[in-house]
Amino acid sequence: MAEINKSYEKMPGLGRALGGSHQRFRPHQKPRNTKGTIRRLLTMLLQWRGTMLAAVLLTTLSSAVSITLPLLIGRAVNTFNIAAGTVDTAGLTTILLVIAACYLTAWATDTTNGVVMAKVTQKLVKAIRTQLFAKLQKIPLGFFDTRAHGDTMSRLTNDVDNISQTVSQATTQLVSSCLTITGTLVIMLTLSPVMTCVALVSIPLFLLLTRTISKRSSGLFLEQQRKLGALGGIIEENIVGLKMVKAFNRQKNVTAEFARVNAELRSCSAKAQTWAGFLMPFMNVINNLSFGLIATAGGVLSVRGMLSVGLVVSFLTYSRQFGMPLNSIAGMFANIQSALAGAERVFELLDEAEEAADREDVREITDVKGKVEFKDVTFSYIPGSPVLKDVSFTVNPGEVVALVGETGAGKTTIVNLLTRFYELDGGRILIDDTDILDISRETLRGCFSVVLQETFLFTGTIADNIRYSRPTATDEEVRAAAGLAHADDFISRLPGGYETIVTGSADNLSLGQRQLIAIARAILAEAPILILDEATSSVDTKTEKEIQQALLTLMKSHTSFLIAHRLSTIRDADRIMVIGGGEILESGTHNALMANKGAYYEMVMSQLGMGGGIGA
Ligand SMILES: Nc1ncnc2c1ncn2[C@@H]1O[C@H](COP(=O)(O)OP(=O)(O)OP(=O)(O)O)[C@@H](O)[C@H]1O
Repeated sequence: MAEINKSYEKMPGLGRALGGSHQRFRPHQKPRNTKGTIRRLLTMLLQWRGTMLAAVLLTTLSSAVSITLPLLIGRAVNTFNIAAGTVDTAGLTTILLVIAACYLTAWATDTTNGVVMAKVTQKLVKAIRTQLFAKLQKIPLGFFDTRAHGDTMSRLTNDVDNISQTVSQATTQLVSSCLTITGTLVIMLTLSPVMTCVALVSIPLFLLLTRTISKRSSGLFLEQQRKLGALGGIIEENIVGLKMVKAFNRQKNVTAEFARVNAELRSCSAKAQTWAGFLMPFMNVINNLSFGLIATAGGVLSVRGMLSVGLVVSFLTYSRQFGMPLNSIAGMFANIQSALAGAERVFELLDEAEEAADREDVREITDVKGKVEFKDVTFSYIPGSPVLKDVSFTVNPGEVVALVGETGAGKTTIVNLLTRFYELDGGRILIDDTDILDISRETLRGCFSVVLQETFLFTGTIADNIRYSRPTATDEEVRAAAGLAHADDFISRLPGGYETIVTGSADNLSLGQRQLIAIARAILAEAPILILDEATSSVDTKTEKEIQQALLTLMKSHTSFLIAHRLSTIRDADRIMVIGGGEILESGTHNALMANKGAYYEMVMSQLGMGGGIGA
């Protein structure tokens, strides 16, 4: 278990393996690409170029005001003639009014800018979330086999939040810093090129420092976001698997595991923050040293009569102003890095390969009869380990075919391929003589009423869950479907009836009841091919038989695939196919296969031995 726990981050989907699903190990380490990430964020922001332009103009105005203010303050001081003991009152008043107007303008522009940027940022975040969610719908199912849902959720929540918190602040700040630096530099050069060179001595130091620190901390921030994702995975899996945790008394272990990843998160967050935090104090030291250097150089130059004392003082003020934006960038450094790490994880998900698009000449198939043909189908989840090898069979419209075989034989895989949840390695699958690759995915999936092994109910009412397969169905149709699925009785007895709210885990219903709702949902779909994958495994045998009878009558003119371990439930199928070793071992009616005394006979006998009551 310790080994299992340690692999949460390496194989984030492991929790599902504990629940019985099958996983593929695919670590998703990618080189960090800060420049590319910034470029992509900016490209996205440029969707709102008009608003961004307004924000830049407002920032320019605000920066211009802040660059001008020291000059005005200097002028205000000059209205005092200290030697003569006089004040130019009119001049002072004008300048003070202009200064007040400048402050007012700065306030108005900054406030408006804040509002504008908040709107753009939220639009950006909404766009990213929408793209991410849409992407989730297009990513092949195999992607989710290898990742913890918590990590994917963390990308949609924590990472996106991280971007939103920083983008609005940082973009304005960066633009304003660039403008202030440029403006101040121009004024400084005008005042004294020599002194400007002295002031710029600190810049290479600043760049070196930022580069060194960013090299250290950016990796740590990415790690921090990954650990946050891993922690999300643990939380999600432990909530879903809470009963297992309690049943096997693993509370201490999972708490210890949580504490371990939490401690790792704390450690790398602390390291990342510490490294990022070094920048600000270092910057202060560099700025103060630079200030001292400017003062010394200015003093020397003024003693030699090359510069007036007043100019040195102005210069010192501007050199402070020059350092300020650098300091503010240093102050935001940690946030920016953390947001970039989040953005990188978001883009990583957005860049995941999507399900192969439908071919251009795909067809919409209507009026499906239900003929299903597998022709030399080969498939593997993991390259090199084929699950199905050259499997061929034909099922005629209206035929009821049962797929049986040992656990892990490949029965569900046949369903997965038929519904095109996964793509074939070789061979073809045809429905009504048309290759499924030539059928649009939407109409293809509309061909099936599927009840999968893992019943999933969405948060909502029972009626909504049944109606999920056909949203336009009336209440009567929903009830009729529930009636056929033998679900109407228990639903009607619930205090809330069809309006009872169920959740994803639907713990307020028994497993069998959930299966009945799923069957009602499949019946309501009224699709031409019915697939029941262990659909009634949690229902009592009597009800199971009744449901099957009802379904088979309903589906009389259509094709049905039944997968069941309880062989008693499939003996009336038109054909039973035994899957094993990636192949179809035998195929025929119950009686024919029993007479054959092959794999099916063995299975029946072993179930009889266990009291399966199949009635050979
Ligand atoms: N998503 C997956 N990734 C990797 N391997 C998988 C995946 N799903 C199934 N497999 C593997 O493919 C094989 C066939 O699995 P499948 O689910 O089709 O078996 P099954 O016959 O339906 O079993 P069961 O009776 O337990 O439902 C198994 O060996 C399984 O480990």
